[in-house]
Amino acid sequence: MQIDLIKGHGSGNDFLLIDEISNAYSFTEKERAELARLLCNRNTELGADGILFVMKSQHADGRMRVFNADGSEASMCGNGLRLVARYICELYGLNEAVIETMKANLKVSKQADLLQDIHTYQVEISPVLFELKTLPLNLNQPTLYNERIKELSDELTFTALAVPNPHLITIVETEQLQSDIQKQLSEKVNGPNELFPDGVNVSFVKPLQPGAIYVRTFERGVGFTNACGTAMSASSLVTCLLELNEFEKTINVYNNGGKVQCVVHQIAGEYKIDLIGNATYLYEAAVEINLKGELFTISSKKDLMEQHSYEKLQEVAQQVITKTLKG
Ligand SMILES: N[C@@H](CCC[C@H](N)C(=O)O)C(=O)O
Repeated sequence: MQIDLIKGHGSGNDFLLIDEISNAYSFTEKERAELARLLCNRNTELGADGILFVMKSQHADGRMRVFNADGSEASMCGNGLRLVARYICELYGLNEAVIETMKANLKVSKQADLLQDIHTYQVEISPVLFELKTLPLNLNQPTLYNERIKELSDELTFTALAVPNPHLITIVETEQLQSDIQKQLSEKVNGPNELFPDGVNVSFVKPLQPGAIYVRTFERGVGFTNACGTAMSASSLVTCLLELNEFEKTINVYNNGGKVQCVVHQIAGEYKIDLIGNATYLYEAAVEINLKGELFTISSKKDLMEQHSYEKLQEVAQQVITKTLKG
């Protein structure tokens, strides 16, 4: 089969976007998973954290399905949704749209460029669920809010929430970021284990100053990524609940791929988060794929010349991270 795709990123969390609206592809479920494993493999010429399938929707302007690099399907993807938001808005000439995701129809909108020539989009992160059965997390209690999990660590305290993909968040000191605790703990909860039978995205969060945090995430189905949009949103909410940040105020969220902004809303006892950041295209490519042989070749590739503008934001973000984390 031949597929046209766009490679893009949100905060360096990179995806292959496949348009099933304008192209008459018809993938089976098995093929979607196989495509993700084959094309996202970092040892190939493409490589990515996941695939975004952009589809028609009966109820919204478009629909997103996201597959992790290991072929598993995720219910949500914040950085990926910004890319899909851009794609749908540009396809139909819109400034705002509604995108159907696995568990919710979410509002997205075009925003002023974060920095010159950086395409910027805001996406809604909701619903937010704290019931452990929604992740699922098998503990004998209904929720987990800033508490220890004895099987995981004697020193760290965790909050568990689904937005609606599952997240485990802990606030840490610089030394804990520098140690390999996050890797060990994340591999444990993402391998065969009784606590998190479906795995979980694990974020270490370091408050930098009021209104600014650093987040590093080990993503379920991928491993460490430059950034995870839903994780940064969930982390922002947790810092508001812990009174390290304020509801309704912009939080700058630094990550290894750059920076995004989050605003956490509390409306009638429910939470929702605005995630604002780049939607940068790297290149478009046509790919000839032999799924049975687990092979593909790239028949054409065109650089979309957007990364240079993004690198300026990345430089500034790196300076902040280096100054505040490394002293
Ligand atoms: N990077 C994404 C989240 C992708 C899905 C995640 N790995 C999962 O399995 O839940 C984001 O930006 O939110």
